[in-house]
Amino acid sequence: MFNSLKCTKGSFLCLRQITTVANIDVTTTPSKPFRDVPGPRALPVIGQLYHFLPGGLLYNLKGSNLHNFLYEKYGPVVKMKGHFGAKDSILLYDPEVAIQIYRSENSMPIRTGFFAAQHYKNVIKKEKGEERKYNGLIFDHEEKWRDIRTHVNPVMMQAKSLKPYAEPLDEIAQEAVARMKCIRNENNMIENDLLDEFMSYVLEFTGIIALGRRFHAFDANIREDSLTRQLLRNIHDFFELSDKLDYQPNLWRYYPNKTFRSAMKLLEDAEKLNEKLLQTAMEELKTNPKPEEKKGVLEKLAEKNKDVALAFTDDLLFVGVDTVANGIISVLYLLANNPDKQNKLREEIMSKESRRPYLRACIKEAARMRPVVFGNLRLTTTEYNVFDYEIPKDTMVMFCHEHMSLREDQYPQPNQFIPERWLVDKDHPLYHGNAHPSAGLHFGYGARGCVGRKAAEMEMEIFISRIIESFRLQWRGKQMPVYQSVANRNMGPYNFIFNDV
Ligand code: HEM
Repeated sequence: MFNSLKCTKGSFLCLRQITTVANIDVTTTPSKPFRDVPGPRALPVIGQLYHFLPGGLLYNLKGSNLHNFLYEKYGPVVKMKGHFGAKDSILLYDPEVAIQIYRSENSMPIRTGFFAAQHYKNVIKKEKGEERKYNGLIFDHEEKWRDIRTHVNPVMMQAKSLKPYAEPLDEIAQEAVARMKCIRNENNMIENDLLDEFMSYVLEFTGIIALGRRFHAFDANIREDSLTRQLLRNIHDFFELSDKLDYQPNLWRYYPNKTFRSAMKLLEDAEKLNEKLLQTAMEELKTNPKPEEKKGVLEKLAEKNKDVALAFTDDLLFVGVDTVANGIISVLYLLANNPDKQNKLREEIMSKESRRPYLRACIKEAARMRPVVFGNLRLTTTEYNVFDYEIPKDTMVMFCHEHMSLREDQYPQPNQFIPERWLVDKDHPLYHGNAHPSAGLHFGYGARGCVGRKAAEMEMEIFISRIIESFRLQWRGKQMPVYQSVANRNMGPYNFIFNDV
């Protein structure tokens, strides 16, 4: 039985039709096998790697440029062969087919990724007899994932559960701005690595939401061997090692090389540290009980189910800090390069109105242009007929939302920062609702969508408001590059000028 997702004309060249008329016909069997899905030619073991060498088809193509090339050359469905033991994957550039697959997945969709970390949690720990009941939302699947999600959704996905944190977060934002003023040089630029700097502010936000406590992450006197510094190092190293092992070609599936061993050590240390963090918080809570509204989400979870709380500590720290810090930098960068939009936003913030639609529109527009993650992954739980090609069950499909949301057929003037498109009426040519609803799913989709979305949006809104109220941002020099990996990373030099308002 196949889920058939195809253009009625049966050709992937009729793109406009594909995005509007693709349909599901579960009775149709595809006429073309998986091996015929178009994509760069592959060799045994090394897959398509040789195309990236000098003179190769994909040489020097990275990030968006690579995806533009693949889409133009092969169409909306492209096969990439796995190298060095990794699975083959499908890149999908069609929003209608994407939504059809998302919707056809069962009630427990599987999102793969973080393969080396999954290996540590599910293989190495099992061999040592140290397996935990739960590993976390980003590592667990099926029933285990559902158990955690059932507990976590009510504390993370409802705006009212997060509301009590707004005031303490705003205090942190004001302290962060004060620090930014202090560390500016004579040209009003910040010479520290801005991503690291912002990660320390976001860790502070996370401390409040997770445990109702401060980590003092940007306290000038904090010691290098402190728990806070170790947490920051772990978050940083987790992404760096995941990039090397999961994103770059690496032979770890054949033998445990040095990078792999470092990653396993990092995961072991991080688990111990996170466990200690939660343990200490729970002991403090016993001796000094807090009112419900002052408790962090981990404390609330731990009172109901300690195993879930422990697993979610890893989630919060591994994917809740770097993502928000990168998201904030993207918004600031686009505002610095669009002073008229920045002024308009400042007017809204200075008006002290509690509703800030323009701020929200700026954040959405930045997510469209410079999303924190390039796309969403699923391991299919059934087989599909996609444009008449067979896509078997257990295939890795990457829904390339960054590419979709930067396409002219979805958002007119896609490379212009136009927050207004999120605010104008239906009859306006820039109206965002003219794009396919799945073109810009930058927080994912459905049951497996980002559980931290509300927290992330709250942190971003509060911090960006304080920054725009305090600084007139400028950008000097070349564009800020993005490094595409397990998550997108804004790369330095961070040539912001933070002039006082
Ligand atoms: C701007 C910030 C963020 C962005 C753009 C973002 C984006 C995403 C995306 C695209 C996914 C995959 C969704 C899917 O596969 O359908 C995801 C999953 C997840 N995110 Fe976020 N995220 C952000 C911040 C956060 C924060 C602050 C937290 C923690 C509080 C968090 C925790 C998670 C978790 C635990 C998952 C896995 C959910 C599951 O599998 O059930 N994220 N996020």
